[in-house]
Amino acid sequence: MRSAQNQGSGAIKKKMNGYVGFSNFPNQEHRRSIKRGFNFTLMVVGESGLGKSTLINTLFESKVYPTKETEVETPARTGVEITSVSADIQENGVRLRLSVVDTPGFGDSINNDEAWRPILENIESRFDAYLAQENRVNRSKIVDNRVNAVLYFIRPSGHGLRAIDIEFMKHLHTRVNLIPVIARADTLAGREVETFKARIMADINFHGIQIFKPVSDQFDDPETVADNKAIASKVPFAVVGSEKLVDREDGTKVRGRRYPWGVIEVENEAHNDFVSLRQMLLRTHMEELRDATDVGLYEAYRTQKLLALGHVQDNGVFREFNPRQQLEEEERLHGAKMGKLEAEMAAVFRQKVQEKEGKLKQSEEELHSRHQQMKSVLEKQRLELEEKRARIGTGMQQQNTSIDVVAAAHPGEPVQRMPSKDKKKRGFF
Ligand SMILES: Nc1nc2c(ncn2[C@@H]2O[C@H](COP(=O)(O)OP(=O)(O)OP(=O)(O)O)[C@@H](O)[C@H]2O)c(=O)[nH]1
Repeated sequence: MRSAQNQGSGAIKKKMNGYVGFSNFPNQEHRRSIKRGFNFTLMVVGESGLGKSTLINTLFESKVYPTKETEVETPARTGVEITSVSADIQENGVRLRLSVVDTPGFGDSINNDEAWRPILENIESRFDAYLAQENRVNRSKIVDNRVNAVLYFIRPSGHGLRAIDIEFMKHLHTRVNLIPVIARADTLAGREVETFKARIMADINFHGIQIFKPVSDQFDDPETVADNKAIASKVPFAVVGSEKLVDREDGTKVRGRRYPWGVIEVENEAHNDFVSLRQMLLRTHMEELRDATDVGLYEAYRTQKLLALGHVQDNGVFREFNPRQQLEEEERLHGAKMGKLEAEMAAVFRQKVQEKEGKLKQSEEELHSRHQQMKSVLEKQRLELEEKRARIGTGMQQQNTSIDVVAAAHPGEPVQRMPSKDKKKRGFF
């Protein structure tokens, strides 16, 4: 059998001889996801009265958001609020925890220059909350409130994007999946819609704004590729929303809006792009939107944030692993370590020798000075003794002279001389 090394460094493609079972993984994953349910957070941004609540309720076929039955004049506001509603929706046993984030007040002020800012801050604060949870010791219960998509409602003016639209998209496109929609598209004539779409796309491209569009890859079958292409061609989606059922001419009821000249059907692709939007958002690309939020947008934000906090990426972890290089590197490091140790030991040895030499020199000097002291003491004693001996010598001469004088005075009597040991006792020497 040829070894893996012999066949190059890449993964080896092997054909299985029988059924092993891991091809069932997508089904396992599918069951696990169904059991857990899905989270999806959708933000809606646009001026008041553009039909945001109506579209959300139409999309999810439930009263997620309260809507106004009749159009009312909205008073000018002073700022943007961020509100959120959540709903648990079930379809064929699949549970979707949907959160809709509304931004009332956007574009409703007299000065809308900074209208995008509170929305950007809200989106980033959700990233921050997720990042904080990721850094916790226990990460088993992470709550994901990151915004997966923004439906941006463009007023059906027919003239292209306004400054407020461009500013919003420019500031938000790197933080969220932007899905532009032309609101209340039934108020524009068919041909007007196409020109308006072209103008909007020209503005978007001109300002380098990234918007979310379905893209195909090598794993997609031809049918999916064609579907993705068809959906992408509809962007920005010209949508009509309605929560009411209206009668068609043939007597059947459909969701739509009634006009004196006829009915605009919400789910009729010839009338508007609601079906394509729903297809992309809920049926084919929901997981892609969640993925793009996590892998693309959040990762980029996280990297920026951590770098700003002073964290440094160790790119060494991405280097391809080469065992020989690794061994050489380890040997080099070990050699350097040993060299350093040897140098340290030699320095310690030198220091110890110097200390010892210093001590020896000091004790030699002490001995020398003691010797000198003793020498001078002994010399002193010697001199004293010499002096004493000289004195004694003089004393004895005087004594002999006096004996001779006594003998001369008493001739014939023996002169008593003291024995030499008695002389010692009496201290003559
Ligand atoms: N012609 C037309 N009217 C619509 C459409 N969608 C909603 N409307 C109407 O527009 C009005 C406002 O709709 P909402 O859904 O409350 O609008 P909104 O954007 O949520 O408004 P705020 O809650 O004030 O932000 C209602 O009277 C809706 O019936 C649409 O597609 N076409």
